[in-house]
Amino acid sequence: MAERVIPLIDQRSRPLVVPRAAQPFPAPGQLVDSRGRPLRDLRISVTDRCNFRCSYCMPKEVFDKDYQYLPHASLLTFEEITRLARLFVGHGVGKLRLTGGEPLLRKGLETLIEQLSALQTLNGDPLDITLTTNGTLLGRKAKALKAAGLKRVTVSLDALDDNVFRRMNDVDFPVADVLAGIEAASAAGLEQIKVNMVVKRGTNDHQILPMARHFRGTGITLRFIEYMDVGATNGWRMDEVLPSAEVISRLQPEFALMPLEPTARGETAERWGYVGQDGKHDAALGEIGVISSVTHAFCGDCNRARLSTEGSIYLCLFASQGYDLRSMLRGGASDEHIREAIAAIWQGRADRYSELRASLPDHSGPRTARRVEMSYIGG
Ligand SMILES: Nc1nc2c(ncn2[C@@H]2O[C@H](COP(=O)(O)OP(=O)(O)OP(=O)(O)O)[C@@H](O)[C@H]2O)c(=O)[nH]1
Ligand SMILES: C[S@@+](CC[C@H](N)C(=O)[O-])C[C@H]1O[C@@H](n2cnc3c(N)ncnc32)[C@H](O)[C@@H]1O
Ligand code: SF4
Ligand code: SF4
Repeated sequence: MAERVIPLIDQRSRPLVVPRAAQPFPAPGQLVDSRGRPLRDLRISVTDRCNFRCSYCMPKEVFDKDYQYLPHASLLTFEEITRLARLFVGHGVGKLRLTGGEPLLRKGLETLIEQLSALQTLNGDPLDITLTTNGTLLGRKAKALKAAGLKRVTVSLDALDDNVFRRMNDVDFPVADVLAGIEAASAAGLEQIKVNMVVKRGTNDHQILPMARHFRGTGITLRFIEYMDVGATNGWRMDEVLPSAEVISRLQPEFALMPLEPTARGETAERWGYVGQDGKHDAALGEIGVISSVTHAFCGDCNRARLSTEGSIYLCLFASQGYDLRSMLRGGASDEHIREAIAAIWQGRADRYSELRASLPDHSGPRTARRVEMSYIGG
């Protein structure tokens, strides 16, 4: 098996060695960008609103003072989202992720999921419809979401301790209620539940082990995300990034872990399995993931486009500009015309922000115009 070694920023940590995916990339006939990357994944921001104020995403000082939420009329309607999603699926997209902002704040989201579930992929495989949420409304909505056709869910949770949670998310909400939301998702039959934990050195990194202990053996995959410099407001500093290699080296003394094969090209997380008594991966104990956008950029495999709340397409999480499809929709453009526009936009794509950042000595990121906020284009 071919292997790649993750370069380290923090030399105190051990190198990670993870297997390389074997699947062909791209498939023959697939729409590709200027770097040969296929379009597979569409992330749809259904609202720019959120009931949290995570310090790394929508810091209160900025979002409660300066930011104007979008007026309802400028949001894409469910019919407009579904029409665009159908055209993207026609270009080879097989995965739709609903996100935001907090997607469960968008009224009637189940109706959108029902409409999206009726779409047919090019190769006849079922469309993978998934959702990223902070979990606060999941307890109430999980059953209806599943019934509407949602397949999977990812819940963000940065700590088990209420005080640490408040420091990360700047909200008074009990962790127990997010955990209850996760349980409701599981009871409703949502599959492959994942938990995303953004790690900020000095704020919640001491929660890495308690989180791993909590989710080990539950069937839920916990993923540690390196804190990123997305948007223009979160005051990102490299010294608050805890490299994934260090996450693994903090877990290793307590848990034996082994690298696992990726399930698909373009996967953001590197997978690590808990090792059982026989020295092999014990599926009952499950796995964890690390998402190393800062210390090990994965732009080379990036197959994701983002549809903003207002209907613009963004080609990178760190983009400053999008391509306005809403005016085409509302201006009466035909499907064929929009399909061609999407193809031209994707074919011209050359983005690789995280790779460029990694090549700069201070990891300060390439100088660009003001970057769009993550809540607007969807995380
Ligand atoms: N730099 C960068 N980070 C990303 C990108 N996509 C996702 N991420 C980060 O990875 C996190 C996890 O994304 P998810 O949507 O939960 O995971 P995923 O790997 O895309 O989806 P599945 O594995 O299919 O569940 C996001 O919240 C971001 O922080 C990307 O294209 N670029
Ligand atoms: C923008 S949120 C939108 C969905 C939903 N509100 C939630 O929090 O799950 C999507 C994901 O982006 C992640 N995220 C936001 N800001 C980030 C940052 N600066 N670095 C890394 N991940 C970030 C969040 O932790 C979350 O898992
Ligand atoms: S990460 Fe999600 S929950 Fe936190 S502020 Fe951003 S959109 Fe809201
Ligand atoms: S930085 Fe941009 S190009 Fe690189 S993986 Fe993230 S979204 Fe894709």
